[in-house]
Amino acid sequence: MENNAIQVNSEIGRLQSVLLHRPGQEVENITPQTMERMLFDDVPYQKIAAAEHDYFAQTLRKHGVETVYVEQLLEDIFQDEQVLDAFLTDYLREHYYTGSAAHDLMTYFHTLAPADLVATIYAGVRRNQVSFKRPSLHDVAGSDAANPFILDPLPNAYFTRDPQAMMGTGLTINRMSFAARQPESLISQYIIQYHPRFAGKVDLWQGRTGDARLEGGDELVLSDHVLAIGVSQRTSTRSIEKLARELFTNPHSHFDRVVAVEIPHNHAMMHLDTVFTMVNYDQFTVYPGIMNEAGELNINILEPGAHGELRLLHRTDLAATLKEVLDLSEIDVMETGNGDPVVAAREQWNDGSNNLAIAPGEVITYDRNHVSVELMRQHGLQVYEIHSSELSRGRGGARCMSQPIRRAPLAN
Ligand SMILES: NC(=[NH2+])NCCC[C@H](N)C(=O)O
Repeated sequence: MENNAIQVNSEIGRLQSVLLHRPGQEVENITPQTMERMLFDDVPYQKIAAAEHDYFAQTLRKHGVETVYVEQLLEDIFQDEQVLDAFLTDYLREHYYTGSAAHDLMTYFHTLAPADLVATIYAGVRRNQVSFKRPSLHDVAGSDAANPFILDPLPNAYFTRDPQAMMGTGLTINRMSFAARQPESLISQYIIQYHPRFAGKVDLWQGRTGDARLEGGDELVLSDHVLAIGVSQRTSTRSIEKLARELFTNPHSHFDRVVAVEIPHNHAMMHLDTVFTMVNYDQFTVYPGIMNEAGELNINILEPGAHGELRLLHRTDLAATLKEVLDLSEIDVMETGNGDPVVAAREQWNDGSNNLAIAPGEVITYDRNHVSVELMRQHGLQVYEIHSSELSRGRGGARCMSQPIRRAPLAN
């Protein structure tokens, strides 16, 4: 049977289906003390965040995109008691709960109705929600004992782009860099393995076990042959090489080039898509702060070598490299903030470089980055603005909040 549940062969082909997660209680289960560890820069107001997210989802649906909610898929697969128990066992084991403590937590989860159970996995579990027959040492001493949560919330779950990345007919299920996000890709793994929408109908290019860190915000599908992957705070060079080897040899993959783009390793630019997005056949947005004074950065093109090895071609000019790998004679690179360094830094911080193309030349982006919005309009793009007061506090924009499952093929 053909694997056809996923069809993503570009960043820009008309978007048909997308994975989303509506921010729930989890975004209010962070405090000034935990927000740094939770990868947030502020404490969001859930009611407004959810309303803003609903507006984003409506904008997608209005343009014919099917919106699929991860939390719904999770609830669906939990109908099967064995799948539920297997998930909970893995989830608890990854939080170092085994034996009697895991048993008590399992018992607690089983008292919840399916929708509440899913909401609780996202929201986290507080110490006073469960009574342990025998406490574990980490519940009574040390830093874990001081945490009001025995299972942490997943406030980053609305950034559905990161725990997995869909490309071609398959996906990578990612080993996340920080503990705060690791359970998110366990959820992806279970959905892909057990949901009838995906089970047995996708190619798995790379799984989440092993030590190769990779996150979807770094994985861009420039064409049906070329990926760009960020060498970033979250994605290691080893995992890029591992993925390239798989894609170059797996008969189901048609990717034969990976462009590894090194970006600064810091929280404001944690992924390549926070500084660079493709929005049309020949149009891109880029944050100029990723380049040195000479306008250069460290780029390596990976190609299959003659004897199964990887060949590296070093480059320093982003625009020239894009022309080379996409076979374009001219391209239009729009700079976040339109040349003003103060605006550029401010708008990059609020994801002005993180645009989601829903068709060639049609993008969804945050309204607050008004200089970049105006610039894109001047360059002929159709821009759909979405509200962004609360959603932006998590440092991710429209691309981060969406995982394309299907895009229409591009007319060549
Ligand atoms: N694709 C993206 N750029 N995602 C943004 C993720 C932001 C999230 N707070 C994190 O630090 O992980």
